[in-house]
Amino acid sequence: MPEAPRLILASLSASRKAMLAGAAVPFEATPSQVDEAALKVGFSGPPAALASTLALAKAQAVSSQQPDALVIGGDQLLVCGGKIYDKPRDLPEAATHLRTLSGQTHELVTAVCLVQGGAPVWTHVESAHLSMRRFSEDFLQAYLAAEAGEILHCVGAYRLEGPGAQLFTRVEGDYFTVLGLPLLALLGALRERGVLAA
Ligand SMILES: Nc1nc2c(ncn2[C@@H]2O[C@H](COP(=O)(O)OP(=O)(O)OP(=O)(O)O)[C@@H](O)[C@H]2O)c(=O)[nH]1
Repeated sequence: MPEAPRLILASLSASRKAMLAGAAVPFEATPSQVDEAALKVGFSGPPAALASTLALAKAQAVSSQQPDALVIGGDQLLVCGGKIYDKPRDLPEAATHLRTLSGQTHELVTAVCLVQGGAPVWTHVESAHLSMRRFSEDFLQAYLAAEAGEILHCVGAYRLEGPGAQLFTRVEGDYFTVLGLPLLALLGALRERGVLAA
């Protein structure tokens, strides 16, 4: 049985690292340094295609430096009312995002891929749909104060596994996909490639 390749996560995401570590997946993490904003400019395809493109770009950037490794790329977009939202730049923008999302159902489009030798060997996209309740301004201010250090890293300005759960009335889709990685599909792909035991 040939030795399994080194596994590298091309991501800064604390949530993605925590999910892989929690699932006892042996991996290293390396940021990709990809300019996501530049890749988003002028992109005209559907959100799933954009998320896959960004995930692949991140993984290929790391794979070009580590061609023998198996590199995981991930990306997540939030879509609401036909508009794609980026991670909030600051707390006022997080407040604006949350006020816009309240009372609506938004979609999280989460892509993951595997790249080796610079070439994509597997890609997968999953969506989740989250229904956010209408909340008071007092609640919002208390939530932002409590989560100030955490939510600017999250595309929806919430952590579902934390106080963000208080924002929602319903979540449809895979929990891991919400947190930023379609973990169960990825684990299956890793088993198929001998990285994890079948
Ligand atoms: N902890 C947590 N993180 C979330 C949640 N929803 C979205 N995220 C994170 O929001 C981020 C989406 O932004 P991306 O651009 O895909 O990834 P990133 O954090 O910039 O990291 P890179 O892969 O280095 O680009 C990811 O880190 C997700 O893990 C959640 O409910 N909980």
